[in-house]
Amino acid sequence: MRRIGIVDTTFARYDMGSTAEDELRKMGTGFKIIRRTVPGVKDLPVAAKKLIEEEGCDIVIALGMPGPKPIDKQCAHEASQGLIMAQLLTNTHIIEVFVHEDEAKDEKELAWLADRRAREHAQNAYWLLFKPEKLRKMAGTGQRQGFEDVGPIEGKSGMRH
Ligand SMILES: Cc1nc2c(=O)[nH]c(=O)nc-2n(C[C@H](O)[C@H](O)[C@H](O)CO)c1C
Repeated sequence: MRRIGIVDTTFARYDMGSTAEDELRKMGTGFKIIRRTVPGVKDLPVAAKKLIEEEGCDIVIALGMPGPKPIDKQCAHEASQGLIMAQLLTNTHIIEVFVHEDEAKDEKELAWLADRRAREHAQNAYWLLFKPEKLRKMAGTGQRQGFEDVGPIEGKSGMRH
């Protein structure tokens, strides 16, 4: 049975891990979910790598909420680099789901955004693992996770493959 890892943080102000788990369970069956929680975003890379190498996860969803201060942004950037490194070291996708606290105008919108982004990236992870052709069909369509999709722009060729 395929295994999907979910790792989230206690720093986050919304339970994005449980949201991602709920969305995955709506998507289908035939996989096992393995959950871990770490203090903050910089702790996500090693937790994700351990989920892949020690728990046999085929894909991992890593969720975190960088705060609004410059030091938080720096931490988030460092965490991102760690997540990319962990992906390259393990040859396995780790879907980074970061919701920056200052992306939303108030707490209500932040909760809505965290929920939507966690769900839409859980769908991406499911499709990457089980239905890659679904993503292939969505190539170049301006998808966004959380806020509205921006849609495609017209090109010279008008080709769609
Ligand atoms: C400054 C800071 N900002 C954030 C943040 O915005 N979001 C977050 O999830 N974690 C933050 N942390 C904590 C670090 O990611 C990490 O948990 C600690 O440095 C312990 O390794 C720190 C230290």
